[in-house]
Amino acid sequence: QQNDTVSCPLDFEVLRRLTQGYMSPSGDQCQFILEGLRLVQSDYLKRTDSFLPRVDSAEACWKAYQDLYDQLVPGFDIRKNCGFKTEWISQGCGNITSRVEYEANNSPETLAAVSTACNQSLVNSSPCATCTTSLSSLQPSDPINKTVGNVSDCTAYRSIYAAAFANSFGPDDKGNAECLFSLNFTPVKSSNKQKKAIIVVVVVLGVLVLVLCGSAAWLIRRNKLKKKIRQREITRRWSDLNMNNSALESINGSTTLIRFTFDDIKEATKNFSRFNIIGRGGYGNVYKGVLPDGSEAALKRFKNCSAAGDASFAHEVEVIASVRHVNLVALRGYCTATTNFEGHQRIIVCDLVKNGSLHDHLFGSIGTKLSWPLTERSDVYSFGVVLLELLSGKKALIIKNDAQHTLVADWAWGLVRNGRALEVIEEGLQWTRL
Ligand SMILES: Nc1ncnc2c1ncn2[C@@H]1O[C@H](COP(=O)(O)OP(=O)(O)OP(=O)(O)O)[C@@H](O)[C@H]1O
Repeated sequence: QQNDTVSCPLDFEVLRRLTQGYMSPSGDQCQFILEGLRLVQSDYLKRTDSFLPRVDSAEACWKAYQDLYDQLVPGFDIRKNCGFKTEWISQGCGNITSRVEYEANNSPETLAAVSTACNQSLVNSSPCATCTTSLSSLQPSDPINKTVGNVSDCTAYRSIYAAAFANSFGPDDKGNAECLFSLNFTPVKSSNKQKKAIIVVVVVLGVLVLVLCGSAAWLIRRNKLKKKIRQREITRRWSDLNMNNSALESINGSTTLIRFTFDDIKEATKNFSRFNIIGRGGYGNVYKGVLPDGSEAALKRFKNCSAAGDASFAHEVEVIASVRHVNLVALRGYCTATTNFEGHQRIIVCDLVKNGSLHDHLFGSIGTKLSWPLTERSDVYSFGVVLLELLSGKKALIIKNDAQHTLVADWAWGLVRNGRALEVIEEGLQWTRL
């Protein structure tokens, strides 16, 4: 009976249009498929006044439905999975196959009441309830010759009829589909929109992050490049300065000053450890350090200096280095450098004075007081000698006739020991002179 060459008269496009923009059916898929088929049958009824396609088109109709359903839920064999027999698509409510046959079972009043109740938008639950209630009066109500699982029966004819003729919106109206065929579509328009929005947001964010990362990388590279160029410029200027500056040449040539590298200085001071700080002056900290040759030194690091002042610094260093005195701390070397992180550096390296400063001794920070106030080498001694010279009218070194020398201090001390202290004072000395 079934003939593959007979095309299906049902228009599944109606269902396709309805499901377009909606998610695949949720819940019982077989129920959805059955109700979808009834909706398509309703469209067929409306167009042809006939409820059912001919049985020889049944195979073609299932194939058409399968093709449509594959687009919704790929790989779901509707007949196999739901147990629908091919011929059921052409079997209906007993012998009723047309509109005329169906309406013949109902009074015009009943049909009019159904039209009144159902000819409105059935989107909302209240009109839907009014419509479906009125449908319950349509005959025949009981399945006649109904096969279990059949795709069509008398009860289903009510909705098929109502969507086709009672409601002017037609079977492809969403309200009718939901109310009369219980087709619950999960709208994907919004969820698709959400997905699209999410995708757009993710893409935009991704692009933004990429752009930001790219910009950051570019900025970092540019800054590094700038620093490099600056560094090169400073190095160039410094070497120009070295080449042109006679002062520095003289330092290198005439003194034994060592020009330390910044790494030498950092190593000597344990990277300017605060534990190595031995003093603080107006121009910066003084660090104790061990030089590459193993000797201890004091390193004075000038703060807030720039390469611009290096020339005058070089002069000062030269001057200081040229002045050597037993009571002056010897300058051993210096360092000028520009680093990326520390900026321009200027350090002078001196002998380390281990016993503390005069200030420390005078004001007790060392703990021991000066132990040498009256020695021959002190200024106090010198002052005493001058005083003796004034009192005695003799020179510090008394030269006798036999060319022997006597110190005025020894001479005076001899007289004092013999109880003749007053003889130290020059005869005729007026007290006013004192
Ligand atoms: N060669 C050194 N040996 C030991 N300690 C030193 C040496 N040079 C300086 N110090 C210590 O560091 C402190 C500060 O020294 P600095 O020469 O900077 O002092 P300042 O002359 O008072 O200050 P500034 O000259 O910077 O105005 C000194 O008071 C001293 O305690």
